[in-house]
Amino acid sequence: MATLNQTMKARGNKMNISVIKSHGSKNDFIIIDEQKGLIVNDEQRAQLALYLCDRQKAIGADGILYITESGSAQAKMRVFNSDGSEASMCGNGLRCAARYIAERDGVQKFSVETMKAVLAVEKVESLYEDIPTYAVEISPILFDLASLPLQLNQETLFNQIVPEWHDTLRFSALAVPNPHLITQVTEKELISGLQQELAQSLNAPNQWFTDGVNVSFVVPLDQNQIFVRTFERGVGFTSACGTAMSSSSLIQAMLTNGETGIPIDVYNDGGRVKCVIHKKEDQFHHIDLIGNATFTDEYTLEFNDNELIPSVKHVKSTGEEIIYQRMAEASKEFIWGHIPGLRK
Ligand SMILES: N[C@@H](CCC[C@H](N)C(=O)O)C(=O)O
Repeated sequence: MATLNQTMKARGNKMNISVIKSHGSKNDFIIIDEQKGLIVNDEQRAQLALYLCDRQKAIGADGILYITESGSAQAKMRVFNSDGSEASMCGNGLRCAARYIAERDGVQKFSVETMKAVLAVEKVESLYEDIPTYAVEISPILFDLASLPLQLNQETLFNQIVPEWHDTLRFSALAVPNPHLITQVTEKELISGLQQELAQSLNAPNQWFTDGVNVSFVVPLDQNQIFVRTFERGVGFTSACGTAMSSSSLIQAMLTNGETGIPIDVYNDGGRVKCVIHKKEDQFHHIDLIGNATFTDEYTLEFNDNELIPSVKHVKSTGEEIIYQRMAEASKEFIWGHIPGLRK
């Protein structure tokens, strides 16, 4: 397969690629459609993520979604975090990729190939006013600790104190299939520095998580309503993490013996989504993650003279953010009514 250099030579050393800046619950991503002629290898994908996600130097984002051809689905989505690491899945990103593919190919209900699963996606009724809204499948759901991986002398971890991590918090771990560690906290614990301290230690070299982990603090709000804040592997704190919100809604349902098949409102620092847990033959099978897929800006990447790092030109803002902000403000007011300590 040709690499960037070979492609550049073929195009006389200049190549412009248009890209979209998008977000799901303000978890923001740059969408790069490789089928527009950008041919890069994995090292170059990681380098581009490091550069283009830098909020000081370039566009700025939590990650890049690379859209490529698929032999088993409408298209394939690969997600690279802002630190250049590749993740197996990205829930908020899959909604943005789904919208991009839907509008590119004129489809509304289809599947997208990801690193470890082909997942169903669908354009659905808007969550608020006419915000573009998509439902995406989050699966597989894996509780065996080897799937994360997490080294503990036990098969699974559910609602359990691990003294080496904290003396009172109870933790649950699962992979969907990226790794998540979830604990229910009080408002006081949420606004303390505890989450950053724990998440940074578990994403530095340690004896438990050899490939890092996304760490979520959950505050129950009401029946079928939770607030989730996540420190993401490979990124840090984000406004929201789709796979984390999905995983947290599942753990909350398990803790409360909640019924499956009904929407759970998951609030976050960037707004809100809905999660619906599905069982099959009495086993947790998948979670539907339903939320916005907002496109905020268009950019052009101008590659010159075989250089990997492009110059970046802002083409236009789409104007969609104004509507999303109305939903985000309404969500904030609701959250502050339950967790006043979050009101800045
Ligand atoms: N924010 C994404 C998750 C992106 C990958 C994650 N940081 C990881 O490394 O597992 C989401 O919405 O799920």
